[in-house]
Amino acid sequence: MTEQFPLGQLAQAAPAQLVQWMAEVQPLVGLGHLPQYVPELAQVNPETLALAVQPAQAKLIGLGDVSCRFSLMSLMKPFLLLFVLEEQGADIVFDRVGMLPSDQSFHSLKQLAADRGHPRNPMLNSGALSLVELLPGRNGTERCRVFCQWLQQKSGIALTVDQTMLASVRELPNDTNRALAQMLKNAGSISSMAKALDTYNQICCLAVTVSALAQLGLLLAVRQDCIQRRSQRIVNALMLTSGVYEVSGEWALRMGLPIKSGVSGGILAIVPGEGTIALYSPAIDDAGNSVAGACLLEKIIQNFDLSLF
Ligand SMILES: NC(=O)CC[C@H](N)C(=O)O
Repeated sequence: MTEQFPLGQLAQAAPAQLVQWMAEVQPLVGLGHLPQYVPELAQVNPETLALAVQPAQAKLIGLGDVSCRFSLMSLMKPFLLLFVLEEQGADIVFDRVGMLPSDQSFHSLKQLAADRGHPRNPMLNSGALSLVELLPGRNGTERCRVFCQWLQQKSGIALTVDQTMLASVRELPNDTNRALAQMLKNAGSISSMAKALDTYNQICCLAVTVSALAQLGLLLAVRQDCIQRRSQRIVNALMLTSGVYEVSGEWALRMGLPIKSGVSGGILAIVPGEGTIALYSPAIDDAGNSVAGACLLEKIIQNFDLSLF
């Protein structure tokens, strides 16, 4: 007899329940703001909501605006961390970045200054800017290609850079990320600012749908022959403690799952041993997390008792 997991039960109960919860959060869709520092992100339709539930043992369920493509932005960070843990090992990774939560925003200069140029954790922009230097390749394009090939080999999901988004990111240089890179360079944490920023930007602009994101998340959610258990544990722990920045502690209580968000409005929740939930709704709150996405995720977690604690 196959074991019945809660997320599998959810799959059976869907779509009726999920449709109902999506309708309940509809008044929140569009509440919040669109990031203005990337012109292309400022122009998306805020009135969208998409959900994908990927149980490990059953078919993916997609609801809402599932064909919407969005950039990973910070959702790339858990996968970047997984790559470098697998390819370089934890000692090298934690030589470059810390593992402590931060009560500051994802691009806080104050935090990096307080930490003397040693990023507090890999879920912050500073942490990712430091870790991209561990990707092999002579430039951002090569490093991004290596990263995509690795992800495809491990997950079967092929990602490509959204060139329009990348052009938009480059069009309006991000002074905060530049200042973070400068601080990292001054501290000897990175060797090339330009290469680190370019790699970071390209990987942030990898495009997904909620379904692709949910499928990618399985790399972290269930045992994989091709990925070490220890690497999965480290990434999940850091998502739980730091995945949604300064509100990670609050979300750990509310949601009780490893979760990562991105300023594009995507959210990925890992239900360890069972599967993943991915959401997309582009309007975000002050911490950079999708407003409607968070509310829908909380309803699903509570109603299906998916919290780990
Ligand atoms: N929180 C995020 O998604 C941040 C990623 C975004 N590319 C930035 O650098 O600001």
